[in-house]
Amino acid sequence: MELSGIFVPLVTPFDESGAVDTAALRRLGESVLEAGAAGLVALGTTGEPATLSPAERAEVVSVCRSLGAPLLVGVGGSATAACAAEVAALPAGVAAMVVVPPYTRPGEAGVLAHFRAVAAASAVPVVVYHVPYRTGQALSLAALLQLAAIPGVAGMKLADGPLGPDTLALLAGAPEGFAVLGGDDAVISPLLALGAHGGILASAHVSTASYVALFDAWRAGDVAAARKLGARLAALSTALFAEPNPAVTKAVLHAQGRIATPAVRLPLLAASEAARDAALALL
Ligand SMILES: O=C(O)C1=N[C@H](C(=O)O)C[C@H](O)C1
Repeated sequence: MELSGIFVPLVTPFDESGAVDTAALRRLGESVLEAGAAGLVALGTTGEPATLSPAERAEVVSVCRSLGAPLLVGVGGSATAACAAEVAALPAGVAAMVVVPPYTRPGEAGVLAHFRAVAAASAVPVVVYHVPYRTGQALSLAALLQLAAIPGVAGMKLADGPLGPDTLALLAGAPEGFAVLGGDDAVISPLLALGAHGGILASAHVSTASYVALFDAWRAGDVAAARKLGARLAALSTALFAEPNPAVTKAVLHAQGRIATPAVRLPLLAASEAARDAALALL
C-alpha cells in the first residue's frame, strides 16, 4: 500500500434510531474517493471507535473494505497483548493504524517495546499514530526515529501539534520508504511543504478536492497556489475542530444532506449551531 496523499478518516454516521448507518458510511466513502482521496481510515479517532460495539466496529471495517481503496484500520489500547492480537486478526490488504498506548504513559522504552511486539505479531504494515495531546505520552526525536526503524512499521501519523525542529529532523532522518502523514489538520500545509507524504484529515470530508489540490500543489512545487489554498484550508480546519472532533464535521455533513443525523455518542456532545454555521460559512 502506498502511504501517500490524502486519507479521510471516516466519521461513523448514525441513523435516527442511533444505529450505525452503513448506507451513509458507504456513500461518504465513495464520495471522498471520487473527489480524489488516496484512501480511507476506518476507526480513526474521527470514527468514534471507543463508543462502538465490537460488532459495529467489524461492520464499519467491512463497509470500508468493500470500497476497494487503500485502507488503514485504527487499533488502540493500553494493553500490548490485546493490541497485538487485534492487529494480528486484521485482514490482508489493509494497514493497521496503532495509537501510542494511551493513559498509561509507559515511557519511551515502553512505547518502543509495545510497537516491537505489535509489529512482530502483525502480517500487515503498521502505522504509528502519535498524538500526545490525546495519549499523554510525549516522544523525543530519538524515540520517533527508533520507532521508524522497527521492521514492519511503515509510517507514522504525526499529530504532535506545532511544527518544530523534531519534525524537520524526523522527515530528514526517517528510513527510505517510511511515510510521515500529518494528523493535525490545521498545520497540514506547512507539513506538506516540509516533505510529509500526505495527511489523515477529518477536515477532508467536507472539501476533499481542495485538500487533494493542496497536496498536489506542494508536490508540483506550485508554491503560490499551495500557500494561498493552505491558508484558506487552515481556517476551515480550525473551524471544524472548534469543538471536540468529530462533532462539527458531522454537523456540517448533516447540513449538507450527506448523513441522516449529526449525532455523536456520549460523552461527545453534538456541535453547537454557532460552530456548525461558522464552518459552513467557510465552505
Ligand atoms: O480519526 C483520525 O484519524 C483523526 N483524528 C484526529 C483527531 O481527532 O485527533 C484528527 C485528524 O483529522 C484525523
